[in-house]
Amino acid sequence: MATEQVLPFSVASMVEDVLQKHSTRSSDMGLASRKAEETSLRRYEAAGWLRRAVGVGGGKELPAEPTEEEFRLGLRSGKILCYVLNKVQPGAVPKVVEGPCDSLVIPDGAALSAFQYFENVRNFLVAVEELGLPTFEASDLEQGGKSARIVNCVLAIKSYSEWKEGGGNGSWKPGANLKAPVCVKSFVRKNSEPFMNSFSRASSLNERSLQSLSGDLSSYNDIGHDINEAGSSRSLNMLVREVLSNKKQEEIPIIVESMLNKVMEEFNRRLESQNEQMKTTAKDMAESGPDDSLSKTSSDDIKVEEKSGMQYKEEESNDRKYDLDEGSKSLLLKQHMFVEQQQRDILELKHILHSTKAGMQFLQAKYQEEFNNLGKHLYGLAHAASGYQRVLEENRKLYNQVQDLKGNIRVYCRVRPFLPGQPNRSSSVDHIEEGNISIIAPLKYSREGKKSFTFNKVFGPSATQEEVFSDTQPLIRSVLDGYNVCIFAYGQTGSGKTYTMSGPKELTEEGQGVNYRALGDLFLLSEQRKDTICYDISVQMLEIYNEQVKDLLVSDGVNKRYPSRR
Ligand SMILES: Nc1ncnc2c1ncn2[C@@H]1O[C@H](COP(=O)(O)OP(=O)(O)OP(=O)(O)O)[C@@H](O)[C@H]1O
Repeated sequence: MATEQVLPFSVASMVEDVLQKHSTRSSDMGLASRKAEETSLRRYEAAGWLRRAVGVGGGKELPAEPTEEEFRLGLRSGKILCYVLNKVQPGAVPKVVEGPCDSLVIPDGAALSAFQYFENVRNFLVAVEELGLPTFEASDLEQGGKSARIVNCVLAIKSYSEWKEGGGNGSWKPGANLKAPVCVKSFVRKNSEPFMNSFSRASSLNERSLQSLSGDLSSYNDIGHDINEAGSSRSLNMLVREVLSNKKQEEIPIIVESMLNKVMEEFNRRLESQNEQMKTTAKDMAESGPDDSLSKTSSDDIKVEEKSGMQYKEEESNDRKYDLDEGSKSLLLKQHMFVEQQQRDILELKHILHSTKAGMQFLQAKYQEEFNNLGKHLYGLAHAASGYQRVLEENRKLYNQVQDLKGNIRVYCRVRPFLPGQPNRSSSVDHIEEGNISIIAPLKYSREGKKSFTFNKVFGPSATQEEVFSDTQPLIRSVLDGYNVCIFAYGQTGSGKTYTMSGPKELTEEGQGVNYRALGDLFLLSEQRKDTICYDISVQMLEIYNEQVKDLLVSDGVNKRYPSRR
């Protein structure tokens, strides 16, 4: 039947799956642990040999004693398998696709290059099949729990390698450690059976081994025909033996019947799903039009078949029919591989989407947490700022209270030094203290011959401009806190009023008087407070002389006279 011949899954592997499930359920714990131990040892042997074969550097992706998962992940890219096979049989895999990051073990489910995976593993499986060694399915490297078949395949290559190293006499026979020595044909490539090797390997050994297993398993022979497809009957045989080993004679028919029912159920289920897939693919292909490359490949295959058909001239009509079947089978197989590839890509995309979604959720949660923390910080800062403002206000009040206590009206006295060129007569100043000055006075005005005056402070002839301003400076801050302040100089002509308020004619930084220094402080303080308070500063200069007020800052050269009030 054509449907049976193009089954994309191995019927044997399916039967094995069902039996393994049954075996797992029914066998006792001792048997299971022995089996697990044996499986592990075989896996270690396979891994060790692979590591030795590719060298220590090349085998870094594969631990010496790997778990089943590590073993599968290490071989998933197909590179190690291809390297080893090429070493055993040079040129078996013409091209090995390198991965982008050789040093990393690709985690399960990670987005492996589909091309790399497909090319390496497929080429390896085709080459192994051409050598007549037991193979496995590409999907065994994708999902866990199927490493036994991969181990089997590796050990078969090992055995084959040893046979070759020993001279390669006669035909190769599988080694003793090979659990499923399925294919015992000689290593001659048969071009007339591309892709169909596994289906046409009708090994009488399989049937014989199954028949000899139990007389009650006669119905098993019907399936045995299909089991030949993948050639793992020996492991099936073992499994059946394990399942039945500890059962009573009368229980066996019931168990066998239940197993067969399960096998048939699984078989029908897989067949149905495959048929559905085929229908969908065929429909898609019909909608998208004929694929040139597939048609070309198909015709190429037909040509190959025609060539091989020359060997059977007497059955020309049968050959033609066979070629057509082969062509359509090859086409269907390619379609199936294409669909499988698409499904793998979709799975990868789903996985990427899932991990991206998880990443986004993680970032969202992190940002949310950071925002919350920021909010808390801001709240704390606002609280501290309001506290700071309160303290500042308090400080201002206290400061101005101190200025008030010092006196709202302060009077200072400054004694001008003798000017250069001035006749150096004796000074009338007798004595100067902190706030007192004694002046020598004629006897007619004072009995003691001197008079004392008290001020807030008295500055002697040697006092600098800076010292004079330092007593006035605190009042400038009061101006910016909203207090009215007036500073003026009073005295007779030539006593030094202009010098004290503005400075000498040749103005230097040290010579700057009260006006310049007060304005300097005003600008400095307003700059310091610019983030909280905005100040407007303006200057006006007036002269009051002979009861007339003049604006000294007008630019037209004529002093503007303010109208005097009468
Ligand atoms: N403390 C001082 N040190 C050195 N020189 C001074 C001092 N005070 C005043 N003088 C000098 O004395 C001279 C007279 O001073 P100033 O012009 O300031 O007097 P005034 O009181 O403004 O006079 P007027 O009322 O006529 O304007 C100037 O040459 C000035 O440089």
